[in-house]
Amino acid sequence: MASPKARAGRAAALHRRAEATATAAAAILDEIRPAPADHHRQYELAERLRAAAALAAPGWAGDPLETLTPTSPPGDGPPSFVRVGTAAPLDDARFPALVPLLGSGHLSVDADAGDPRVAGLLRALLLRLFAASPAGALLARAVDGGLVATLAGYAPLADAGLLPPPATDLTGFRAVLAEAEQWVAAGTARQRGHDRTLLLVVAALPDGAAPSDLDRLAELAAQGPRAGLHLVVAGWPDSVPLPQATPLAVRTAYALVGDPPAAGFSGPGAEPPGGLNCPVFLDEDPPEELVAGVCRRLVRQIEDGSRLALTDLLPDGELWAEGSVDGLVTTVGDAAGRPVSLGFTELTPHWLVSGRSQAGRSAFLTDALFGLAARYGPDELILYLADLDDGESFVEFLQTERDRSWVPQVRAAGMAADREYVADLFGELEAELRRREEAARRAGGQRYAELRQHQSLPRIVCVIDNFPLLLRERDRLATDLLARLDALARAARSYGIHLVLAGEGDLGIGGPRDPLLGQFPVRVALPGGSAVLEPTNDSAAGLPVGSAVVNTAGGLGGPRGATRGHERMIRFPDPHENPEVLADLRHRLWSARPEGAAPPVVFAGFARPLLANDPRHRAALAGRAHAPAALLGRAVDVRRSTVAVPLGPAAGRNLAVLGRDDEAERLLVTAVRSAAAAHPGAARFVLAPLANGSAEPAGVLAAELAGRHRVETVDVIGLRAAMAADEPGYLVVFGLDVPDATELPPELLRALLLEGPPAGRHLLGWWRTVAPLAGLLGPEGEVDKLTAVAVTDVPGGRLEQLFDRPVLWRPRPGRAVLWDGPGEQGTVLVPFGEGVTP
Ligand SMILES: Nc1ncnc2c1ncn2[C@@H]1O[C@H](COP(=O)(O)OP(=O)(O)OP(=O)(O)O)[C@@H](O)[C@H]1O
Repeated sequence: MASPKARAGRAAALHRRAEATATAAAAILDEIRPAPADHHRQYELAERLRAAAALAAPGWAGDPLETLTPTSPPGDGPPSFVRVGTAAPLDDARFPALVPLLGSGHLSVDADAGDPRVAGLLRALLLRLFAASPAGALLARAVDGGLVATLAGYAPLADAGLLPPPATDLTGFRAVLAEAEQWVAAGTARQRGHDRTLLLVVAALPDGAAPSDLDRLAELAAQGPRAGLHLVVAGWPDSVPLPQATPLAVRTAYALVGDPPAAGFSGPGAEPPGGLNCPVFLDEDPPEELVAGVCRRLVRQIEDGSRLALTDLLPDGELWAEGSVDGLVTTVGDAAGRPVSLGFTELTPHWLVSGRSQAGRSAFLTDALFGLAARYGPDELILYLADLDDGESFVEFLQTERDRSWVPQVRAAGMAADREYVADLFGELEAELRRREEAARRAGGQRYAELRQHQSLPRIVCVIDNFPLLLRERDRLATDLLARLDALARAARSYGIHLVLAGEGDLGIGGPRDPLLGQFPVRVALPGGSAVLEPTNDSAAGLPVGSAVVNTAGGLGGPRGATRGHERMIRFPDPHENPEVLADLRHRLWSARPEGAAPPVVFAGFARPLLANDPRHRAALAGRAHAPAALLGRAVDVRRSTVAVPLGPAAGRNLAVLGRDDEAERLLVTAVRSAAAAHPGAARFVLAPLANGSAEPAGVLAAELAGRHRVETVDVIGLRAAMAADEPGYLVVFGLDVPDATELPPELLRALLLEGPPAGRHLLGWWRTVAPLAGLLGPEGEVDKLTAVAVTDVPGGRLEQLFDRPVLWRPRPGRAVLWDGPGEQGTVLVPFGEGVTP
């Protein structure tokens, strides 16, 4: 989609080039005077004319057709001269007979396509002109009132819009005339004319064509060339010359080419009839395969050329030239050659985007987000991106191993995100909303636009793809999330916070009357995405990939066929078609980032964090630990917080890991490892590997800690002794549920949990079943008074005896949950994976 300015510029350049070629060729032709009597000169002349023709009409325009194939390249623009046949002043002195046509005049033929030679000539001419012009630079209209379909071989060009089916009757003929007249009017009015050339081919006039119709043709011939209209009229009566046309007269065995409009063949002042005074053998019918091959190439090139590119959606000028006070707007696609904009304002605050899998949903979102990121700098726009489906998403916005650049507006991204990630994301947005509401209140009830005059408050766009996965389980978490979404969507619109929910079907947010839907006036229906439109609105039915219906009235339809101001059918580019363009744009955005900008915080649900890479652990290893703590993993949250259990000198600062799986055992090991790193100076570690199979991990741990700490490995008797002693340190127990351990006096354990920490003694223990841990609770319950609890594969239902309240926890691989503190909801985390500690 080149801009009109660029197209006009290109047209002007082509026009200048055509003019230059015509002048050069005319000069050569001028030099040449036929001298029929002298054979020797005839040969020489033919030779020179052959050379001139090769210059004036190279390739498709003038070479013999048998030397051309569908892959022979076109020229830079429509050719100025075209071959009509072979001139033969003598049997063996021949040269191509050229006529000036595109860019200068017309061709008239005195017989119509009922004469097979004329039909062949027209087919050859059309082939040459189309094949010599870059795809799309030449358009044609045809009139064929004869009995045979002269141009049937060119039918494939109809779909590409290059040559519609010829008009065969009077009505069609007149419609073509009207269209050509319009073309001339438009082309003449716009000083510089069209950037494309229109060729009108009349193979045979239809029955009933009146003199007034011929007058219209003559008028078109007179006015056309200035507007890029050229005519080839077969069956034009001899009597009146067609203005600005080279006449061609068909005789029995050959044809005669008359003088072209501006320059006579016979030179100035020559006697009539003038013209090329030798017979011309008209070009023969081109082979069908050649016509078919060229048509196929043109159609393919037109299709490729009409494909949009991401660059078509980007602003022409500088990056970040827009301000977002009044809203965000970007080009999301193209409707009938016009860019279509879509944005976020208070009236159109949130979007729903729906499409079946592989319908181009991520393509659409990527287009829109890059469009925004190119227009609005990080002071104007912040992006949060989340995708609940498995797999890598949004990678084009983020740092990768190989490419460390990122899109600076992106604050955080979550791929393969858990529902808890989205819950936390809502929390971030709610907190920001409260900050903005508070700022507005403090400023005496100012609105967002007013607040922006003295505060930096970028608009925030939060995208959640595969949103239905959030609601797949209709449990308390889902209900809670929906309620928060509703409140957020309502309030956030006035404070520059915008939501884009994307996914399949109706996205799971209720029927058409759900009030939540009312908060999302912008609906984008991709293929299979009709469910976000009103049930009676079928405008998205049968959409091909790469297109979408964009509706800004909550999916409302309208009368069929009527123009709908609130709805457009758009095409959008596949941003991944050209990965270099995407990478280049990311680099440009990244290079423009403000000093000190931090890369997006990325949560990848499928990845395991490593203790060795954890910032808090690294700080501890570097001797900068804030306080002793056991680290368990990274929270499923937007900031990727390290999940830590502080082990300070207060009652209950212990850790109970609860679970049957290896994950639970690993959690204990990492907790101990990190606590050891965070402990100031040397500490005492008593390891009690009571559970089957725990001797080995305990042994590895002991060896690792021994470098800096005092480590003892004990059995249950040694453990009991250590519990009873007053010496500060960490008691690490693998399997507090084994029969031996359950015989330890519960009061002793309780006392340790309560009174140990203030005296520097902490228990880090692993239980595989709930009951022995629950057995330590006093009559009032309150497990949080005794210990923090990290759980892996024990479902919420079984934890109620421990927490004495309903607990929401559905175990899943690679996740654990920590309760630390009274009334805690539980923090879901990704436990640290196996990794080498530096
Ligand atoms: N504008 C477009 N024109 C043509 N093809 C496109 C266009 N956009 C995307 N595609 C192609 O469609 C396929 C699906 O695109 P995309 O990954 O964006 O879909 P999706 O709906 O996000 O799929 P899923 O949700 O299953 O991951 C890709 O192969 C992509 O190349």
